[in-house]
Amino acid sequence: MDTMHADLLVIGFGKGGKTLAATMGRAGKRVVMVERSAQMYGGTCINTGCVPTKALIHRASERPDGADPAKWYAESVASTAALTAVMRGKNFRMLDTLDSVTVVTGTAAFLDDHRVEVVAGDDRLEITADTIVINTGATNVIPDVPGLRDSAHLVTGTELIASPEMPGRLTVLGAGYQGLEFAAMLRRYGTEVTVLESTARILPREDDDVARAMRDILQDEGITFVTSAHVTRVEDRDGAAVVHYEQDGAAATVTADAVLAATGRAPRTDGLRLEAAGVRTTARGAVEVDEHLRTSRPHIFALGDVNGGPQFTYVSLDDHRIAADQLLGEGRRSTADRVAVPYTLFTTPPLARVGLTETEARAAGRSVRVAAKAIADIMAMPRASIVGDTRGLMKFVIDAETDAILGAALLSVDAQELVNTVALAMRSGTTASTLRDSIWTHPSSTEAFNEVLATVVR
Ligand SMILES: Cc1cc2nc3c(=O)[nH]c(=O)nc-3n(C[C@H](O)[C@H](O)[C@H](O)COP(=O)(O)OP(=O)(O)OC[C@H]3O[C@@H](n4cnc5c(N)ncnc54)[C@H](O)[C@@H]3O)c2cc1C
Ligand SMILES: NC(=O)c1ccc[n+]([C@@H]2O[C@H](COP(=O)([O-])OP(=O)(O)OC[C@H]3O[C@@H](n4cnc5c(N)ncnc54)[C@H](O)[C@@H]3O)[C@@H](O)[C@H]2O)c1
Repeated sequence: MDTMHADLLVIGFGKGGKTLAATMGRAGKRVVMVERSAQMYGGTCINTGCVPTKALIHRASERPDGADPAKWYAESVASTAALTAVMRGKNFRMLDTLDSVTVVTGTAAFLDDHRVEVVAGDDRLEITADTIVINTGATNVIPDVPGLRDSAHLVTGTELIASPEMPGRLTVLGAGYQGLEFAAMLRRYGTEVTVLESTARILPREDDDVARAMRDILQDEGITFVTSAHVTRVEDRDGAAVVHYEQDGAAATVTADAVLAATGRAPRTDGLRLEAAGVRTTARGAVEVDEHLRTSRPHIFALGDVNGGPQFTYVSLDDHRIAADQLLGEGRRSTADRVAVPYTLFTTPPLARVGLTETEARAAGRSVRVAAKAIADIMAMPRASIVGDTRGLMKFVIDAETDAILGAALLSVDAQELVNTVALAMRSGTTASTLRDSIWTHPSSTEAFNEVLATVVR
């Protein structure tokens, strides 16, 4: 077996790991990056996650008049694959062009707490390292429904976006991030979409009025929602999947060409042999880390989805800042520093959120004022009419005593950009009144803040 030594060994080409590898490589450290697949250089986000899904969502609304939906879908899948190939190449070169960094393609597993074995076909390589970073991401959970795993029609998002064939009928299990984004996107291409959600309503963590506004928009686009759905079994029949479910005790079925499992993503630790390194996992299967992202073996870090934190690319990126500060800096940065981390669900229009919901703020005993307005009623936001989408609402949750912004839900065109301004305001202690009375460009979406924040509705 060949052997190598590194100052830093990174397992998994994810956002946090690759950024840390580049930072450490530029600082002159000997770095080895191990990635199991050449198709995954750059990780989930650019290859199978954020980038391809958002590219497909964007193109769904761009279909030229009269174009055949299935043909447009196949073209969109092909152009998205071309885009991810370019990004994959750039990601590979970002590391490969650094003299002190080596990219190894193969699957890594621990031999002990300083030694890792990498297997690629018949080839085996042993790497010893002073510091090791686990950045192996997460995998889609397939719910334990009889017949589902054996169905020829079961797909994950990764498989769905790789196939040029647009499903005529799609059943989505789960109305979370993946479920709603894929449902909204495929409906726009022309697919008949049914979403089965096990809880009582979609977006169970959001306020009722926000979840209802989202459901109304997606239902108007033609998506069927079944909430409180208990999926009991799946059977393949006549070239399709028949999904059996119960709602309020009544049995029903929906027939689909594809059944998408969008019921969560679990940290990927299988095959890593963490026990050989003495690295502990949590009850939920994540690699256990402290606030500096060190595992139970302090020279081994875990970054990104695998450590059980919020599953977003920018959180993995921030994980890299914490690890870099431990390895090269003053060691002060920690996960406790994170305030007002925003997130966006990329439906059309998108729903962006930051901070507390109204329900959470009231449950926490805060004295709350709410400012909210439907986009169609906001006079000071002509941008929505200019781009032709006046659906949705903006809602701010404000501390009645201090005027601090506690949270916001922005279901609106440009929400994925707007939310970053609100998050910055929250982090810097900028009050709701300051945001209300600020000068914003025109015609923009941000100027809606002038009007929405002037309206304390209850
Ligand atoms: C469909 C979809 C859409 C998403 N959209 C968004 C979005 O819009 N915005 C957002 O912020 N987040 C989004 N996410 C979440 C985001 O993609 C993840 O949070 C992020 O990519 C996690 O990055 P990571 O650093 O944890 O590792 P990953 O990017 O997941 O990388 C892990 C890498 O490790 C490799 N690996 C695994 N095991 C081994 C091993 N034993 N040996 C060697 N290599 C191994 C894998 O092949 C993979 O390349 C989306 C996710 C999905 C699935
Ligand atoms: N735009 C983004 O930032 C983006 C996009 C996609 C994914 N992601 C990340 O990936 C993570 C995983 O996404 P996800 O949508 O798979 O998970 P999720 O946790 O967001 O949603 C899963 C949904 O499935 C439901 N569910 C669970 N079991 C079910 C069953 N048997 N039948 C029906 N419904 C069931 C849950 O109640 C929940 O509503 C997200 O939490 C997010 O962090 C982010």
